Amino acid sequence: MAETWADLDVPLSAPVREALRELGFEHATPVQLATIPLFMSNKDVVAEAVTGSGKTLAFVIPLLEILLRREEKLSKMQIGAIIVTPTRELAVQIEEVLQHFTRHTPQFSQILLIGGNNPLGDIKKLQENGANIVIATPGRLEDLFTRRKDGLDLAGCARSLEILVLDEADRLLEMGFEASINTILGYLPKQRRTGLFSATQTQEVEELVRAGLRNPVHISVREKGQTADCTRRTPALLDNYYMVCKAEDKFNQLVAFLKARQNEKHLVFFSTCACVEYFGKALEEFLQGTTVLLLHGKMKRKRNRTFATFRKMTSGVLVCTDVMARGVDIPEVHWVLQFDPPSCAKAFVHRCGRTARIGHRGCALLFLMPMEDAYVQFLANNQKCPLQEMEVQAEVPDVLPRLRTVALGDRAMLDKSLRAFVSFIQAYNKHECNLLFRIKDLDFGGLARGFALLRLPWMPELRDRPVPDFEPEIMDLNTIQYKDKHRECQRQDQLSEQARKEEESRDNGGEVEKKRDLARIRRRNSQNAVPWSKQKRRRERRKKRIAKRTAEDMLGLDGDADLDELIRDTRLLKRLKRGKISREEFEEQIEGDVQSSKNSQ
Ligand SMILES: Nc1ncnc2c1ncn2[C@@H]1O[C@H](COP(=O)(O)OP(=O)(O)OP(=O)(O)O)[C@@H](O)[C@H]1O
Repeated sequence: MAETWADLDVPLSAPVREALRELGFEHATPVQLATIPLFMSNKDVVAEAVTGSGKTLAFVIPLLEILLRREEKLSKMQIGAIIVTPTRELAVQIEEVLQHFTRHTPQFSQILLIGGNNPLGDIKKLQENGANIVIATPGRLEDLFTRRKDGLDLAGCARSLEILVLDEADRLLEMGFEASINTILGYLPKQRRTGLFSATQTQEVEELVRAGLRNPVHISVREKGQTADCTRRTPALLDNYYMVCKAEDKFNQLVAFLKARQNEKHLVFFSTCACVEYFGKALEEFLQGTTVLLLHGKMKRKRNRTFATFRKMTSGVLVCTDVMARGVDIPEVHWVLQFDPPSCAKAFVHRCGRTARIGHRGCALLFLMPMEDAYVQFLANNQKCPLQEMEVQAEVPDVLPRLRTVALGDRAMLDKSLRAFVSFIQAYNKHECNLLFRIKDLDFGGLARGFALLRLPWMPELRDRPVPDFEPEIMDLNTIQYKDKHRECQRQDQLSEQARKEEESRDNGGEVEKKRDLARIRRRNSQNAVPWSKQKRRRERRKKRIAKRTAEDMLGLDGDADLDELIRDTRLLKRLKRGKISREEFEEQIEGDVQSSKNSQ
């Protein structure tokens, strides 16, 4: 019989029990049963349990119980607890879960400190309302701790801190967040309880020590039905598949797969933001009648709204990057599709874990190219993630010609396809398992066809690499216009400016040629007037001037007397060539210039 909250070794307070009743959570999950008593009894905990197993309440409940049990009540400006999590979406989600509880504990105020809005707004809120419980992303929290001006002393507020929670701790302790986390930890009192939570927990002792844990209790909750020796890192109710298909077939397979399941809800992971932008737009084209949403880390305003919208949908597709891989709790995701393998094996576990949560069934499918199939064994060994093979779908329609037509009709799609391809190759190069995912093994022609490219992009990885089996469009791609009239006008202006500059540089090239003519004319005319040594010095001076001028031209600096001289000489030569002035007049004026430039030196 599943354990009820009353079976916990420690009694829960009335407000917490009331909140659980409202949520309809009659039973505690295993990780909650294991963690809550320990965290409440002054222990530092390192908790690991599969995705979707209730880790959020495993720290929210003890956090509140500890604050409720304080002898000295927290004043408005005293921070009693801080929860740090890697992404805004996760912080928003945790704040919402916490609100279910703090509406029953009005004595505690909470605040969300995340990027994407003006930090001065956060400072104002903190100064006016204070905060007893902070939910934050690392960058913004670090910023607010380190700010001295603006009259905020967050470190002072945190002197009363009792609990620090690092959610998705292994991610927070990885490179990329290390500096922010170290800075934040430097501002916190050592006397506190610290809890680390993740489905792929760090076991590195030095990382635990760095996070300030003193003899922590390790909690590792295995999936039901798994014998002790056979650990499994994904939920028991997750059916996990992989499909091996050629680079040029992957998108066709994805479209056919989604078309066959349009009344369900799916997440589709890509490796880069540019791929999300491109293939997300492409899926909109082919999945008529299905809502396709895009979400990635480079989005500014729409990110929160898109996340909130998708959570409420009962069917549709969210095309995303790994910003959605960890922690986000989206009800009823039927399939998690990984169009590209993640950059690291742990991300694989988290991506799959967006489905099959808290006792629901779910399915995941990883697309692999033939030369990537060793990844299946790697996942089984390294991440304890056994995968079943799914055959490629037979006779799927080839949508790539239509995708190329979309790019032929809108330059924005052409740009997206090239950016997506370049970003994919660059991301591929940085894969953690670079022994399994090697650039040199990539079928560039098949990939280019699979991206429905009209031409190959200019990029270093292709510089000395022929791609004979890719047929570029045999048209001038410059004739492809943006559908967006404003953008097309801008492009036309840039093209005209570019043409003018090319004309000018051709003239300038002619200028240098003309200049040489001038020098020859001068030398001939003044052959006996200037001794050879002087001629040589003049040549040296002229070389230096042209070299200096070229540098300034390259630097785009305004011209100086020499440049003016070159321009004047050019004009004179043009007038000579057009017969506007005689050779004598020309040479007089040129000589005059030489004379005047000599005077000015
Ligand atoms: N005791 C419970 N009874 C029923 N449902 C619960 C219980 N605890 C949590 N849940 C629900 O289970 C879902 C998953 O919870 P949560 O997001 O905390 O999982 P998690 O372990 O943090 O997952 P991840 O590793 O992906 O972050 C949520 O929808 C949550 O509301």
